[in-house]
Amino acid sequence: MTDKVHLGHRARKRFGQNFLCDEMIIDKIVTAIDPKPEDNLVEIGPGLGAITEPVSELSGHLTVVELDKDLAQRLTEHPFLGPKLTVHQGDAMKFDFSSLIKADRNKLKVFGNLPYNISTPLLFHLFEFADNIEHMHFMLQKEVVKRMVAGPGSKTFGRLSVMTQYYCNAMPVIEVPPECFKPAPKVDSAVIRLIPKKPEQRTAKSTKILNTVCLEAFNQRRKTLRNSLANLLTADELTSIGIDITLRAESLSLQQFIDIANWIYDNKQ
Ligand SMILES: C[S@@+](CC[C@H](N)C(=O)[O-])C[C@H]1O[C@@H](n2cnc3c(N)ncnc32)[C@H](O)[C@@H]1O
Repeated sequence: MTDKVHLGHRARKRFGQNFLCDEMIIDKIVTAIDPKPEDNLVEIGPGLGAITEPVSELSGHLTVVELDKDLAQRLTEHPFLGPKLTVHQGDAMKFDFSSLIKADRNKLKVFGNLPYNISTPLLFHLFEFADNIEHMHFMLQKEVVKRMVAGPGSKTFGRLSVMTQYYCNAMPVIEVPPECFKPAPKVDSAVIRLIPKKPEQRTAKSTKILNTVCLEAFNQRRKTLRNSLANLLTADELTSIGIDITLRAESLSLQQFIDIANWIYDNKQ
C-alpha cells in the first residue's frame, strides 16, 4: 500500500498515475528532450514534477496540462517550480495545443509520461496538431511503442503503426522497467521520439478516410483484403489501384493505405 503514496500524494489509478522515481531514467529522458530557454515546451501529465523540474531548470519556463486538480494546484503553488510553469488544469485529450503557438513562440516540443489508459486516443488527438509540433517524447507501454514502430509483415503492425508513421517519424529511445515507477506498473515501458513529418509528406486527402481504411482492414486482420475491405471497395476497384486482393492488411505499405484512401476520396465521396 505504501507504494501508492509518493511524495505525500496517493496515486490515483483512474488517472493512470505511475510516478517516475529513477533519477537515471529521468536524466536520459531530459537529455532526449534537450530543453533550451527558447523552446516552447509542453508537458502532458506533469504529476509530481519528476520530469518537469529538471526540464524547467534548463528551459526556465514550460506549459503543463494536468487533469488531477490536486496535482495541478500543488504545481501552481510550488515555491520554486510554480513561477516557471503555466499550469492548465484539464483534460489533455480536449486541449487545443495550437492555442500555445504565439507569433513570437516556436513550434511546440511536447513530452510526458502518459497515462497508459488513454495513451492511444491521446496520441491521435496530438497527431491533429502535427503542424504545430517540432517533436514529442512520450513514455508509453512498451507494447504500444512496438506497435507504433512496427512495419508491414510484423504481427504488431496495425492501425496505430500506420497512423503514427503517416504523421511522424517514430523511434524508440529508452526502455524502462516497472521498478522505475511508484507504484510500479504491471508492464514494461519505453520512451518514443516522434518527429512530425512535413505537410507535403502527408499525402492523404482525408485522414478520416485513411483511418477508416485502417479500421476496416485490421478489424479482421486474418481475412484477405478482398473480404476485409468489402464494405469500402470491390475487388475490381482494389485491383485497379494495384492492390493484390489476396494479401492481408499486415502486408500493405503505408503508401498503399494512402493510395486506397485517396481512391475512395476521389471516387466515392
Ligand atoms: C504516468 S503519470 C506521470 C506523472 C509524472 N509526469 C511522472 O513522470 O512521474 C500520468 C500523469 O498524467 C495525468 N493525467 C491523467 N489523465 C490525464 C489527462 N487526460 N490529461 C492530462 N493529464 C492527465 C495524471 O494525473 C498523472 O499526473
